[in-house]
Amino acid sequence: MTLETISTAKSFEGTQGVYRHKSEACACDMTFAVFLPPQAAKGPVPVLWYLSGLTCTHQNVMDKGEYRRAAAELGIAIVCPDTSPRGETIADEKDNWQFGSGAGFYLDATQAPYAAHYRMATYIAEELPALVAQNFPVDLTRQGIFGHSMGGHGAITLALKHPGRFKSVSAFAPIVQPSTAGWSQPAFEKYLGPNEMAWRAYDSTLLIEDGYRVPELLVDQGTADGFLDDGLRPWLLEDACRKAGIALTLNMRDGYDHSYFFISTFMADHIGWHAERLKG
Ligand SMILES: N[C@@H](CCC(=O)N[C@@H](CS)C(=O)NCC(=O)O)C(=O)O
Repeated sequence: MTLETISTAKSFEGTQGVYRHKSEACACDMTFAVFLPPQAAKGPVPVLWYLSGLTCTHQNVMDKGEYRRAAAELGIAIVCPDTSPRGETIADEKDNWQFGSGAGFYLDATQAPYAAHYRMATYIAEELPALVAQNFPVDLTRQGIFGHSMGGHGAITLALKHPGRFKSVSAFAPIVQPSTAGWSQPAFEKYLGPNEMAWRAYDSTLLIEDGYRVPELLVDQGTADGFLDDGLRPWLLEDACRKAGIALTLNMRDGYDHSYFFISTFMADHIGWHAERLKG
């Protein structure tokens, strides 16, 4: 698996890089960002995966997430993947920001024509970790995962489905029940087909209902988030976690919206929370 370096820049004594590779899972070129803290010069460091939301590439959080100071201080690598396969020949709905390009929903599509490329679950869980481990000084026995909105959904579902892999999981404004939310249910139907049983495998609250567990979960959610009531609905996660005995810390942040102004405000809190759980 060869990796092409698109850019590197020194930042907070570490290195912010952007890389491209040919993905087998998604059958196209994929781009991702890696921040290596200064501690990586001395040996493998823990790694935190950040999954972005709808319409994003690897770049939104890299430009606006403000994660580097905390990651450098705490000695954690941050990997920021793209949110979908991309390319002129890849099935897409160009005018629909909730489906196709930028909206891979961290699942493996089963329906034609999407199944050929939209395989973000395998990409994030299998292919990218192997590639990152091969090319960067990271310690895969110390992994955490977090994300925003669609990426919060991705982080929580991946942590639930890979017990033991991630020592910590958190989210900013996650889509907690994508199989019923207006902005994700149509995508689930197109990617996974009309049988709603197949959707459960990619729905945090339903996975918890089906017995999947993480020991604990940190969620931050802005009260002025325009997507709160019909898209995000953290109370559904609260209910599922209470019934399952999962220790959920849900911080409702007064007046914050859905944007990177919100995410960047609480980014260092989340990285610190992960760092506590990723200690050697
Ligand atoms: N494009 C949508 C908004 C989509 C949106 O808010 N996306 C979030 C993730 S769900 C995001 O991070 N956008 C990119 C950014 O803010 O840089 C709209 O116009 O309403």
